Amino acid sequence: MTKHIRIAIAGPRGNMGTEAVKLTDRTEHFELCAVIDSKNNGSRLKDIAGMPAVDVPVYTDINQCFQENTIDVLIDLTNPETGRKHLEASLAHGVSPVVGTTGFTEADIEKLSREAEQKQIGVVIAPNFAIGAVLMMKFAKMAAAYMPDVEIMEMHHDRKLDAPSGTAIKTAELIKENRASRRQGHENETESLAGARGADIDGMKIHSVRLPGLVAHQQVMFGGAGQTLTIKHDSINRESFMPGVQLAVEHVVEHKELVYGLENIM
Ligand SMILES: NC(=O)C1=CN([C@@H]2O[C@H](COP(=O)(O)OP(=O)(O)OC[C@H]3O[C@@H](n4cnc5c(N)ncnc54)[C@H](O)[C@@H]3O)[C@@H](O)[C@H]2O)C=CC1
Ligand SMILES: O=C(O)C1=N[C@H](C(=O)O)C[C@H](O)C1
Repeated sequence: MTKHIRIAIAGPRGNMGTEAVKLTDRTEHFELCAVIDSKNNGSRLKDIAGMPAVDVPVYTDINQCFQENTIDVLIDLTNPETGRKHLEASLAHGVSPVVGTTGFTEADIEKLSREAEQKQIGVVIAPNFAIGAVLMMKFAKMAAAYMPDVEIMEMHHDRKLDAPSGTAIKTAELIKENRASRRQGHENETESLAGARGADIDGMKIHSVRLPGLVAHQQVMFGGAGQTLTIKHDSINRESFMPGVQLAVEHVVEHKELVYGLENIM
């Protein structure tokens, strides 16, 4: 029998949060019990303009939400500052977090991993829930063993707060596991305009584009003598992320450690 999972969503009015509310509404074994918003404390979600007709309480204080409701999983889709507070509250209340929020540091993830292990609570942090994006990262990791010169171009909507994207950072981390550290480009190259060559992770350059009209896109471009290889993924809407969110929620209630990256549970 499929396990019934009681869920709270933080950031329900956001691009991703709204899709996550719809996911919980249409998934039989998911029950949305409450949402955590930056405002609207004490209202019902269905009474907020533009929200699906789902009748659950709205809290601005996550601790109060956890005290007044029995929650198995928190889905956090906010920003790193809020996400850090929500993770802390979740672990304190024995609630398993599924975190799509990007912008956490390596140090944040290491600290959370230790806490999850100590408390024996499942946590999933996934910089990208789109299955195609995870495949792009996996293929890029494979290619790096044969074509180690690589640059990453990530392109997003202009309301995105963090740069580079969580996906670009995770891609670089995976590539790093599969190639020797190297400095790319000309050994004497200079920038006459700061930032012209992009950000740098282990010699890999990352370029961030922000434009209205875009959703979430990334190209990983490899170069070798006389050839290039480009691996590209496009999310054309936020529904693309929901099968991954569902997978993470179903995984997190069955495990007792932190997983960073959907590729580890697919
Ligand atoms: N892992 C993945 O596959 C994906 C991750 N993201 C990440 O998810 C996060 C959210 O993205 P979007 O939905 O596009 O952003 P958004 O700006 O549309 O939504 C963020 C929501 O968080 C809410 N919020 C802010 N402070 C809050 C607080 N203290 N308590 C409760 N809610 C609060 C805001 O009111 C807003 O509704 C970002 O970090 C983004 O990078 C976005 C898309 C896919
Ligand atoms: O903010 C977004 O939109 C996205 N954020 C994630 C990231 O930073 O990688 C995932 C996806 O790219 C969409």
